[in-house]
Amino acid sequence: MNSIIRQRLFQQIVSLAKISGRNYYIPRRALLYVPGDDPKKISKSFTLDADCIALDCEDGVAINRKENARETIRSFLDKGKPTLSRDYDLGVRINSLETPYWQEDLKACLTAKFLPDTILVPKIETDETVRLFSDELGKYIGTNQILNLIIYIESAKAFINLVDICKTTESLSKTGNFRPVCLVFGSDDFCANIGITRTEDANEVLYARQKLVLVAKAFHLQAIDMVYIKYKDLEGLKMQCQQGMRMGYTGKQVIHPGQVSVVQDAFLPSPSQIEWALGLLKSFEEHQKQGKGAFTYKGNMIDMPTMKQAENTAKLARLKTS
Ligand SMILES: CC(C)(COP(=O)(O)OP(=O)(O)OC[C@H]1O[C@@H](n2cnc3c(N)ncnc32)[C@H](O)[C@@H]1OP(=O)(O)O)[C@@H](O)C(=O)NCCC(=O)NCCSC(=O)C[C@](C)(O)C(=O)O
Ligand SMILES: [Mg+2]
Repeated sequence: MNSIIRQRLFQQIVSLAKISGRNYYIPRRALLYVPGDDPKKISKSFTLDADCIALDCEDGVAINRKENARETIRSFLDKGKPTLSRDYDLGVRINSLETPYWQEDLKACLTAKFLPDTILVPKIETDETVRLFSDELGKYIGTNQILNLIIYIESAKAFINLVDICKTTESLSKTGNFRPVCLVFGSDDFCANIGITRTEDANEVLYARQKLVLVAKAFHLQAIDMVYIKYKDLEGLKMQCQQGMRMGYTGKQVIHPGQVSVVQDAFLPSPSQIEWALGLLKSFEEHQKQGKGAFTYKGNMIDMPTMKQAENTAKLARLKTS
């Protein structure tokens, strides 16, 4: 089955998932960074069919361009989210809460005429940071508005505090105006933080990379894998995608247009997984209409964990609001 057919089946699953009215995920396979001070790259990002676009105020932007980045992003948001051939996630990565820039970044994007879908917060190290972020967000966003939150884990301290960070985030989100959707492994900063020398097979970050997935899944979050910085090496990228996918990652950060389709293709479920999930979701719909909760599919009794597996197959995660 070629990738176009797989992509089409994948979209069908996502649509079916939405029709069912349950809390299904939408995919975030490639998370593309676009330097916020570069209008040309921002315009181009909307032509690339990426699941997720992150307009960056942080490390993709030079210190002396921070103000320029937030103003450029704001002027794009003022025009409204461009409508593309399919839904996608438009986010803004603000600067770390340890810097003097983050409040201005947040203000610029939250007072724009149209809000982004998602705020990406880098270098979160303690649950106190999440509280601080939540309080600041509350100054601009009403309780009837919900933004997605993507959390970056990029240091030893962050990994030690990871469970507390997730617990506090989950708890604050119940009354706050954000919804946590992903954990991101910031491997570049992590390596710098603990003094790692990087290698091609990434064994040196194995523990951290696995821990991030484990905790993400425990809190029903998507897990977004490390950046592959040799952006011209697409074979190497594909292999690292497959490695991450086998670990349970649901997507990967990308920095260049050439990486988008390689990553999005690699994070598609296999043809047999797609067909299984598609059939199961259809069967679920039919049984729901007949008022039957439990049912049999391909000889197996279907329970909720199996339904969740079908949802996961649809690769994953923006909670459907309604
Ligand atoms: C590597 C660079 C400098 C090469 O940029 P280039 O212009 O030399 O590349 P190119 O091959 O000549 O570009 C071809 C075309 O693609 C465009 N283009 C190129 N890149 C993008 C992009 N990202 N988004 C949208 N468009 C892009 C570029 O403008 C050009 O357009 P054109 O053909 O129309 O003239 C460039 O790709 C770039 O700036 N990428 C983003 C880098 C970045 O954001 N880094 C920070 C994120 S990673 C990170 O923070 C770490 C992490 C997670 O925190 C942690 O692990 O700790
Ligand atoms: Mg980083």
